[in-house]
Amino acid sequence: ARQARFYADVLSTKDPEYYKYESLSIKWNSTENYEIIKKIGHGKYSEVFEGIDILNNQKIVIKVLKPVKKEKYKREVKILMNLAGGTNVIKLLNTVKDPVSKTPALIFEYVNNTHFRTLYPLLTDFQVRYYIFELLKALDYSHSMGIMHRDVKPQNVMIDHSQRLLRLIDWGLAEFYHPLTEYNVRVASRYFKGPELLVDDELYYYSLDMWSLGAMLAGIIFQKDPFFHGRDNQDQLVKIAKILGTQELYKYLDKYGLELNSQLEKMVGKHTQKSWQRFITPENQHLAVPEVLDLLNLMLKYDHHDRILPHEAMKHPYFAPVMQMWTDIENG
Ligand SMILES: CN1CCn2c1nc1c(Br)c(Br)c(Br)c(Br)c12
Ligand code: NA
Repeated sequence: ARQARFYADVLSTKDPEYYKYESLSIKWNSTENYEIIKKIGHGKYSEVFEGIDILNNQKIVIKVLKPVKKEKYKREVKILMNLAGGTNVIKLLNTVKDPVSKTPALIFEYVNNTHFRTLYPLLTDFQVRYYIFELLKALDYSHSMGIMHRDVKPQNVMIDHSQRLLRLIDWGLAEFYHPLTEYNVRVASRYFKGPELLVDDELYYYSLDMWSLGAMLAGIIFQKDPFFHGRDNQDQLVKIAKILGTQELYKYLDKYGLELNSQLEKMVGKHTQKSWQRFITPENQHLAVPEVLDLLNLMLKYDHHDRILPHEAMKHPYFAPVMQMWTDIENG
């Protein structure tokens, strides 16, 4: 069982041009309709600005791509185009090039984001359930379109709390899922890397995103940022093993004939599975409810094949109050 349990054959139902991003020829439009207001962030491969579309006076986000080989961003643009309009996926509005600097830039819809380190401590139990449900919708949608995000983390989840609006951004590490294909394990951000990446299991798939979401959820409900706080990629696995135990880790490794190098095996050692109770404090007990502890166990499985799927997770009792809310709204 080395291929995805669900949505494994999505790409075989699509026209090859859907995933053959190398042959994408991006139409670079003019930047004349856009003005930069202020810089709002920067990454390894881009600088991000808040801007304005002077034709409709709408705020936008301008992601100016640092000069890397164009192959680098053809994949991101193709994926953003494929997912445009998808539930809670950031919407790519335009691709532009500055006539002078010839620098390419992506124009996105604007989200009045509140930084997660400010927002998360303010969230009620229901609001955490609501936003995780919204994020599961984005993951189920992208997986249903044959795409894994591969960099799910709080920094890539934009939330406009006044509108209860969530968008998953930064599809720069996203990839098309082809069955039985070996992928680069140097993806995701350290604290959110799944065990499959840390033990060099290249035959991974969509369920990598579910691990990252589980690590993010644990950080929110236990108010521990990040929850699995490794010093480096090897220590990241040690931090996970100290909480989830080593018995299940070695069961996963043995199942797929994977091995840790001797240094890592020594560092990982032997650990029992800890109860989530040890992370509950008077400050976080209102979030660390029994249903979410049950859900965490289903998300944070070492074996990516066994992890709960987004559409299954949405039916978990933890989200019953959110489903009830939507039902009440539909019934008016
Ligand atoms: C670093 N920051 C802060 C806010 N923000 C950042 N990067 C963003 C990107 Br990319 C997009 Br697309 C959107 Br929409 C927003 Br909002 C973004
Ligand atoms: Na983005």
